[in-house]
Amino acid sequence: MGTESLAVLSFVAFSLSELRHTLSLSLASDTASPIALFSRIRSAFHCIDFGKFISHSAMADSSSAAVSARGPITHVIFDMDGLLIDTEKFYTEVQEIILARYNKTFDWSLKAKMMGKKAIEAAKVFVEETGISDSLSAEQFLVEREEMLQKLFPTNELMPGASRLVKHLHTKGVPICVATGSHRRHFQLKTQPHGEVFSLMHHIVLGDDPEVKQGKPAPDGFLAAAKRFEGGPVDPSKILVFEDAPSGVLAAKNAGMSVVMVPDPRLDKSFLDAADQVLNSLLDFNPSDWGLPPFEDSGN
Ligand SMILES: O=P(O)(O)OC[C@H](O)CO
Ligand SMILES: [Mg+2]
Repeated sequence: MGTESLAVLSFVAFSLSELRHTLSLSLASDTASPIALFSRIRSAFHCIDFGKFISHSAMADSSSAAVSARGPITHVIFDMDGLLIDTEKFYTEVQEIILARYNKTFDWSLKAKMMGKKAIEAAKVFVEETGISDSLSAEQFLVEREEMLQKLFPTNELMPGASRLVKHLHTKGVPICVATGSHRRHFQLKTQPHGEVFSLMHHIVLGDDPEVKQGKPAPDGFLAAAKRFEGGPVDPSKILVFEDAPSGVLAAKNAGMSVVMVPDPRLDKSFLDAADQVLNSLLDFNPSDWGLPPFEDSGN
């Protein structure tokens, strides 16, 4: 039997046992009404991490063999917007407001093309794809959205599992940093409430860094980040990137790095194929999959 078939079989066996375990826990907890029962069965199915299948397929020779082929991982780079903090929703909100003025609607196929990019690159996509470039230039669009964004950014929250993962890697001595498309002024507004988490980063590479000539999907930001680690440049094959955006996943692959994608569920599934592993949440990350020190807590 080929390694692909074994991977499929192990995924099915794993998923069934995970489903049975979750259901038995749910059903044992109290007497359930039919509606509650249905909802528990639905959540039990939801607990199956289909990302693990992608991961298992990509790592069909078993994760330890794959880890040794890949590195193992010694350094980690985090994307910021939509991965560590929930700021992507603010861009969506503001862009919906602006497009409504032109009687147009903002959708996730356009969102997918914009997210992760430098502001001016995303702005050009916005005005061109929506057909409003004759009325609103990319530069004017950036000015129009700025006041709204400045009010919203400082109210952002950390994504589930972000603080736990960053603190864990830092405690275990794994060098970590951020590489974001955000420029300095926005970075400062966004990170105001999260000084503790961001202070653990060895360094931060911003979208307006002179070394970042082109934004994601170009590899510039991730390669600059690899250079600035202690003793850098670090071999890209030893670096694991966490990303939420299609452009960011491609940037990591273009830099020769491994990438775990934590996508918004509204993103088209075709964008997940380029990632090495896809997770529903940072809370689902298993450091051992990548040869990194395991968590010592249960994650709750
Ligand atoms: O996802 P990031 O951190 O690269 O940020 C990119 C933009 O600022 C928002 O899409
Ligand atoms: Mg992002």
